[in-house]
Amino acid sequence: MEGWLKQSGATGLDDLELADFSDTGRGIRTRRHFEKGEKILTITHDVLWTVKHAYDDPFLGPALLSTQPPLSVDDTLATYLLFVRSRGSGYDGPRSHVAAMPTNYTSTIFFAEAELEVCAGSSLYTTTKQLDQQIEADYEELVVRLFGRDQEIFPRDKFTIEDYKWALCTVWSRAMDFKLPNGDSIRLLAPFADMLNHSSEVERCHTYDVSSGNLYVLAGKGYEPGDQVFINYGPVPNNRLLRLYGFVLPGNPNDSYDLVLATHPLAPLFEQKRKLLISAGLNSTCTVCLTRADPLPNSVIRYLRIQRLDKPDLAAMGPHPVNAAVEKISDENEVEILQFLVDSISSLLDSFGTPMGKLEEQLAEGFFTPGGNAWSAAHVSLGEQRVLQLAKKAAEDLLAAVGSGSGNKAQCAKCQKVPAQLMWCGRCNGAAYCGRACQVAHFKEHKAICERN
Ligand SMILES: C[S@@+](CC[C@H](N)C(=O)[O-])C[C@H]1O[C@@H](n2cnc3c(N)ncnc32)[C@H](O)[C@@H]1O
Repeated sequence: MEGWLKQSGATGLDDLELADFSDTGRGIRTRRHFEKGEKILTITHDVLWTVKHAYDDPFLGPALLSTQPPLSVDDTLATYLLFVRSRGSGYDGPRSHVAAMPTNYTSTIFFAEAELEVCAGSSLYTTTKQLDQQIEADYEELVVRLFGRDQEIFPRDKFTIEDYKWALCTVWSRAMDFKLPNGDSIRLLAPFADMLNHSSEVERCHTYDVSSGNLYVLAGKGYEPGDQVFINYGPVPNNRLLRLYGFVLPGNPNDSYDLVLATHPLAPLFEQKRKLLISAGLNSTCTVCLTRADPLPNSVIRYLRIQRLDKPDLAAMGPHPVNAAVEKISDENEVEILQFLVDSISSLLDSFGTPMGKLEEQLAEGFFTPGGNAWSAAHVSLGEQRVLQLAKKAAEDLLAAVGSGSGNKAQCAKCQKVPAQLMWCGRCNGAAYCGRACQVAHFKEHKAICERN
């Protein structure tokens, strides 16, 4: 693979080598000193795996082009990988890259039932079960739309569902994403650069240069000969790390819980509430990410305020309500939704197969083999339960504030504190803040609603 890359104009390979590390597995080691910020590696445009490269292939491209609507980015890249892997001749360079990729993965879609059960109750557990079904359905569809059409290009025995799952996991765990100046994004696989492991101790140091189409890796910190070189995959929580990359970081500060909020279409006043939810930047079914930094985002409260509206509340709002549920509707509504929230989070916590305390004990006692699937699942469950505990505490505090009367006053839309004086959004007058810092921090969330009002 290195010979092919050098021929294509890659630079930096002579100062780097593949090596096995006890904590991260295979990765890249430096052979010399690097200053932070120094360019370590260039992988040229020609050898990258992108959707465009797949479409430009003289055999695969026409088959992809005739498939309408086009495949998703991940399916295109997965198909491209399987196509190259299946070729008996030609494609020597890309095939040497595929040959260097792992043959199996530890994403949760490959977990045995007993391993997945360790995180029963977590959002990862649910997502994995849904994903299993989704992958099967997607594969069936791909067979009808593409794989089943041309045995020359898609030999059946090289495009099985197991092959498809391998290719998807390859894309999930090795692809890099970049935002382009025009607002589009690009997802690509870069040979050799995809051997770099993740560390949150380095800043993001891999870039895609739009003018050359090349991928660059800079030193995210100073390195001495023999050090492992890292890149940063981003602030990814353990549930996502395990699902996509097959590993976890114990005590991950980015841990989160994906809370699904849904209203049944047959629920009373559904249509009116759906419109209000949309005007508040939400949807009748939406997933809100609860994090350690923000365990109870405003969107959850706003959703529940709307969900709990009754006929008189809706009538009082008039025909064109603006700023739906930015503020509490009434004390009764607020107490109801907060109590409902506390109860719901408690039941979510009760539904975990193994409670937090027990998991902490098991992990401390070495009950799970460190690094194994069950151990990783235990860390995900622990991380999600910790976030839910924080969310429950935040809901209880808000409930207590409403009960004590301080909840009667308008709250800061970001931190939910009730300061002596609030400053209102000058544009829509629909959100109030305790200060400039909260207003700036809330801007991304507020922007969509502000522009609509
Ligand atoms: C982009 S690849 C990196 C190269 C990979 N180790 C290999 O041998 O091909 C991403 C995969 O590396 C592993 N990995 C990356 N960073 C890791 C870390 N900090 N701890 C454990 N495994 C890691 C995971 O298996 C992940 O799916």
